[in-house]
Amino acid sequence: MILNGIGASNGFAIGKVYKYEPVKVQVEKKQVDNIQDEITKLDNAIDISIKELEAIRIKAQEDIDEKSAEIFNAHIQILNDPEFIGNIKKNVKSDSINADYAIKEIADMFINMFEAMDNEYMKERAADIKDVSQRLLYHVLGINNNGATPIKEEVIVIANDLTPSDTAQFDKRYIKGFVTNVGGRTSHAAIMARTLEIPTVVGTKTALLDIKESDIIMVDGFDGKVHINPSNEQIEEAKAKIKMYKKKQAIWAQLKNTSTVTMDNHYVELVGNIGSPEDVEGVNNNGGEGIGLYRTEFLYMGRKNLPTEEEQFEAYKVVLNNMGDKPVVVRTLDIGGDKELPYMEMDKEMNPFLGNRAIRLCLSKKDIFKTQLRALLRASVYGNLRIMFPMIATMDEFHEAKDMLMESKCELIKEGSRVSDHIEIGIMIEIPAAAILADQFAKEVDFFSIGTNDLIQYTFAADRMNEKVSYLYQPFNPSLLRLIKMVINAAHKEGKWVGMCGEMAGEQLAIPILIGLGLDEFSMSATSILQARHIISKLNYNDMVKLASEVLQMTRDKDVYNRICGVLKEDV
Ligand SMILES: C=C(OP(=O)(O)O)C(=O)O
Ligand SMILES: [Mg+2]
Repeated sequence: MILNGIGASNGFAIGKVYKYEPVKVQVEKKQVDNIQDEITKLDNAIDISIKELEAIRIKAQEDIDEKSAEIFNAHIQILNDPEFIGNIKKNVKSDSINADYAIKEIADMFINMFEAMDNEYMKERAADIKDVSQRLLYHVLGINNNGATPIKEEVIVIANDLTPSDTAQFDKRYIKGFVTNVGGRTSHAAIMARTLEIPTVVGTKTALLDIKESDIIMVDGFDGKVHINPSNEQIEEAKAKIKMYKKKQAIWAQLKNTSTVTMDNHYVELVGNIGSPEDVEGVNNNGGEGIGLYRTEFLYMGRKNLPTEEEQFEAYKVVLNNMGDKPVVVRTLDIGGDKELPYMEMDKEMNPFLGNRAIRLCLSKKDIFKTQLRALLRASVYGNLRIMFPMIATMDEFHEAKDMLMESKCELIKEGSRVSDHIEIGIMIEIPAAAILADQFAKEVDFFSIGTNDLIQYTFAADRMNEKVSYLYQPFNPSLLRLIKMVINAAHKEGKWVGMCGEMAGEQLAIPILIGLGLDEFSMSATSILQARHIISKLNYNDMVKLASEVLQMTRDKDVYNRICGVLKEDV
């Protein structure tokens, strides 16, 4: 059986299935009449959990190694620990409260205590208690959940959806592929999968239903297909495709240290998108000429509290240092939409992508924004920093953000800190209002970077996370191309440069049009850079200018798409 979805990260993976189906548990404090009932529930849950852990331990010993099996022994020990369990029981009895609340109370106390210790071993113990208490909670509440089982062997993860925090929490050593029911190519989990080079298919609609735990599956991240129990023939076909892809990669690799020019010497800048300082290596290894988008929000995820100014300063400094004098566009915090922070109170919104997101949230939580701006300014002396504000819709928002930046700069200088005088300040163009007013914005900013993931969702009013409307993700639609053209013309008129950091910039078929429209900078996943450079090296700029003006007059995305297919030669 073959499931069709959207190829979100290139590559093939064959392997066992891990169904990730976390159940969100809400624990509330309740007064109970029958304390003994709660104690019995707790004792039963401990018994079941220990039995489960024994089984996992034996499996880990057989399938993986002794060291992995040890982890589950540690978990069993926690469930036998008189201090841990004794305290839970004590709270149930003394406060006449429900067992689930007491578990959470005591687990949180131990977790916080261990996490605060400056000792890796103790921090791991906090993670163990988190896992065990989650397992215990599920059993006390009678919830059947396997999302709590940590992954300890190589698997392909199947999920309904993956949030960026889900994706971040997996141990990458064991993840061979991702398959989801929902989501599109531009969901943040898909973007993270590309950065991690993990083959991924999203939007299959029925993967969780159709794939069984006992199946072996093959993920084709190129064509967006998932083969359930593939035949030998299908596996051979995949191997041939991988071989072909590797050959192409070897050709592209020859361009690693060259600049990005068309056949007739039109130069553009090819840079990478990153989500963390660790991703810089990938950009450098793939011949990136800089960073065109550092999504700083990932610095705020996978933790319990906001990163301090010092922590942020260190992260930005590492990125700038490792890029030498190459430009680094750091985007200020873009939280909201599909990116939540568990520790930050955010109101439930009907339309989170249209809600309090990115610059809107930063301007409403000024202390958080200020901390980031100060950290960025302090780091600016370590490299070639460009600061970019996301989701700008109005000139007032830009002014307010820039004023705060300038105010922070003055403060820092007064405090005796050094700040670079050569920081370019730009905005993302991802809201149609800003694209339409680009001529005015161009007078005030140093650069634009077009965020097509959002610009497309807002132009077509189509949620980028919803596969039912994914047909409206139309980067080739002349309406979008005209918007892009408007932005580029407006910027060039004021002598400013325009980049693109949405996924469209790295799509092979979009590149010829974008060259023809006059885009100056292309920012993409590190793994797409060399292929893009190869494509550009085969194009003639003047021909692309003609091609772009031709497609701007077309009516449908399909017409443009078909026209472009004829332009790209087989060898790219
Ligand atoms: C690059 C973009 O920002 P993000 O994907 O992080 O929303 C975009 O919207 O195109
Ligand atoms: Mg965006």
